[in-house]
Amino acid sequence: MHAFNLQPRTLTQPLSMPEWLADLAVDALIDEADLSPKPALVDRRGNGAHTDLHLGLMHASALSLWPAFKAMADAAIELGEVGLPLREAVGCIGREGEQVMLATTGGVNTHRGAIWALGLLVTAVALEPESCAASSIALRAARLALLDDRYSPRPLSHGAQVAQRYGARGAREEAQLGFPAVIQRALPQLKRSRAAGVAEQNARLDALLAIMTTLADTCVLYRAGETGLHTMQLGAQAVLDAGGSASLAGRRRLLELDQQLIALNASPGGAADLLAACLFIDRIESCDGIFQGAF
Ligand SMILES: CC(C)(COP(=O)(O)OP(=O)(O)OC[C@H]1O[C@@H](n2cnc3c(N)ncnc32)[C@H](O[C@H]2O[C@H](COP(=O)(O)OP(=O)(O)OP(=O)(O)O)[C@@H](O)[C@H]2O)[C@@H]1O)[C@@H](O)C(=O)NCCC(=O)NCCS
Ligand SMILES: Nc1ncnc2[nH]cnc12
Repeated sequence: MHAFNLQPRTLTQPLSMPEWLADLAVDALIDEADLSPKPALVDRRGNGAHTDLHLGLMHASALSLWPAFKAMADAAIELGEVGLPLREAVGCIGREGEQVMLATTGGVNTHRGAIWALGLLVTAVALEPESCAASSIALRAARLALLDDRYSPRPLSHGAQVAQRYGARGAREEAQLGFPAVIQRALPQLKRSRAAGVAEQNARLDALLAIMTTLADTCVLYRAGETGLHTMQLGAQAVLDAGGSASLAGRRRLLELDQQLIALNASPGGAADLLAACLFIDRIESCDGIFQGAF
């Protein structure tokens, strides 16, 4: 499973649904990485609070995950329903995807949370492509996430450590609750900002900020404790209150937040993954109808 094994394709060759979903998932990851200026995250300006990440690595990592997303959609079609066989198949593909990601990045964790979130969402769409309202996709993904994968190792991950220390809800719980940061925060903000006439890149930044206002981002907690988390949440709210990323006052607040988070070594990697999840669902919703009988 490797991105460089991808076959070139002619324009007349239609994509299968799993291929199309894998394309959308990888696109969402690349759009997230490119979006700038994101507070303390890797973007077109630089590496944010990271010493081991850069934009080229984020792109290579995203591309390396294409076969895993396609395989998850294939598994959904083959197994056909939310249940333990699908949960365990997707868990196995996700773990293999992580290994490919680590081989691609030389051992750096670029997209662990994104494999989890987007993997569940890709699977949920492939299961019932005719039922693609955001809330329906998130609900199916949550039902899958609630099933216990017997083969999933439970290492003392960064997320598990801060869950113990602060009682924080991490990536697993976010999915099991049906992605509230995406469904209740990011997507509504994305639509509000677009409706207000804000340019697309700023609408996406506003969606990221909306996630950051409430998310218990375990990356931030691990690196910068509760001080880091409060700085992220209050700072993101301050940008939105000042008029969002497209306003001059909002931009000033965004720059302040960027500097504060970098000073604290706090990187909102979980929020970035959920923005990619938001962009994926947004794209699926906007393609509603294309699915009907297309594959
Ligand atoms: C269920 C799993 C996601 C495992 O979760 P757990 O919390 O145990 O594990 P972590 O290793 O901590 O990974 C969770 C990643 O999820 C992102 N995240 C953080 N907070 C949230 C949140 N509240 N909601 C949603 N998502 C969140 C985050 O990913 C991003 O951060 C990565 C960098 O993180 P980290 O490794 O801590 O890196 P640094 O701080 O930079 O490390 P140092 O440099 O300091 O060493 C970045 O890559 C983003 O992706 C968390 O990292 C799941 O992974 C799992 O169970 N997998 C098993 C396979 C499976 O079942 N797959 C199913 C496929 S659908
Ligand atoms: N843009 C980004 N910068 C740092 N960590 C991330 N994890 C996911 N996207 C990221």
